[in-house]
Amino acid sequence: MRVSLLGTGGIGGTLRELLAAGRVAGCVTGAAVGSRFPAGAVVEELTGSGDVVVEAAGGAAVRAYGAQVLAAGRDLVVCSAGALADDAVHAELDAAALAGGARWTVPPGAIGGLDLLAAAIRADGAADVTLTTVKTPGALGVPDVGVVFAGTAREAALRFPKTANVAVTLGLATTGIDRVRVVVTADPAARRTRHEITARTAVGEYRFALLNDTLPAGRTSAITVWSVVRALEELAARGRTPISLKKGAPS
Ligand SMILES: NC(=O)C1=CN([C@@H]2O[C@H](COP(=O)(O)OP(=O)(O)OC[C@H]3O[C@@H](n4cnc5c(N)ncnc54)[C@H](O)[C@@H]3O)[C@@H](O)[C@H]2O)C=CC1
Ligand SMILES: O=C([O-])CC(=O)C(=O)O
Repeated sequence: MRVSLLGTGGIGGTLRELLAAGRVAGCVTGAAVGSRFPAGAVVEELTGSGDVVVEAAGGAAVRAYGAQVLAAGRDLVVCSAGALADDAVHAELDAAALAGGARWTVPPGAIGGLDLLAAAIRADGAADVTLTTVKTPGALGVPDVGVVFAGTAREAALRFPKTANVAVTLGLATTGIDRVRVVVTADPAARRTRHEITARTAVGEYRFALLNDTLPAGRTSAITVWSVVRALEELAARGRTPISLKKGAPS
């Protein structure tokens, strides 16, 4: 499967290296489009040599190119999940995917536990789900220290478009972006990005604490790259699990 990259910064640039080194099973390098590429030629470049496009360029790029990529019949992996806080964008991607016979997906990115939570909320759609994020003030782009935001996942995406993608991802995977609560704290001493997910559901209480190293620029959790790698390997395997199970493990 040929993988084209929209955005060649922290995530896209690292993916480009991994693809070139053959570290993404079933995938090879397609096109790579950075911010200086002529806007009118972006979609053709991405789709001309890619079976799947990884968007790692920001919400504006999702809005500008996401639907066109899908309508051209290419699968799309969306890193900038915050763009989906706009319901119109979400609906546009769905419609384009249908028209183009393509698939789009949001990888878990910098968080995890979504499989379990998505299962649990089927027992009780009214579950309480909260995400607490701790980053440095620099990573958040705020001058303050302490709690700098409390609200819904949709509101978090508006307030922190570059750092609240996980809030929207959690909302989409569980009770919705208007029901998942988000608290963001700025801590100058934070050496890692901390995301803590708590959920009270009809079938149990869950707590996931994620302590992520960041990419060198200091904002994006490094695990996000590997989450995209896993999403690509699953797309490449077309439904066959790319995870090799130990002999005797349930399949
Ligand atoms: N889903 C998740 O868990 C996470 C998502 N993200 C999001 O993923 C995206 C990428 O993150 P990073 O690589 O860390 O950001 P980055 O800022 O390091 O790289 C983004 C790159 O995209 C380029 N770009 C911007 N607009 C473009 C356009 N129209 N066409 C082509 N290139 C364009 C920029 O010049 C930059 O090189 C961001 O939106 C970020 O907020 C980041 C962390 C976690
Ligand atoms: O990288 C992270 O830890 C999360 C992040 O920035 C985002 O959700 O946008």
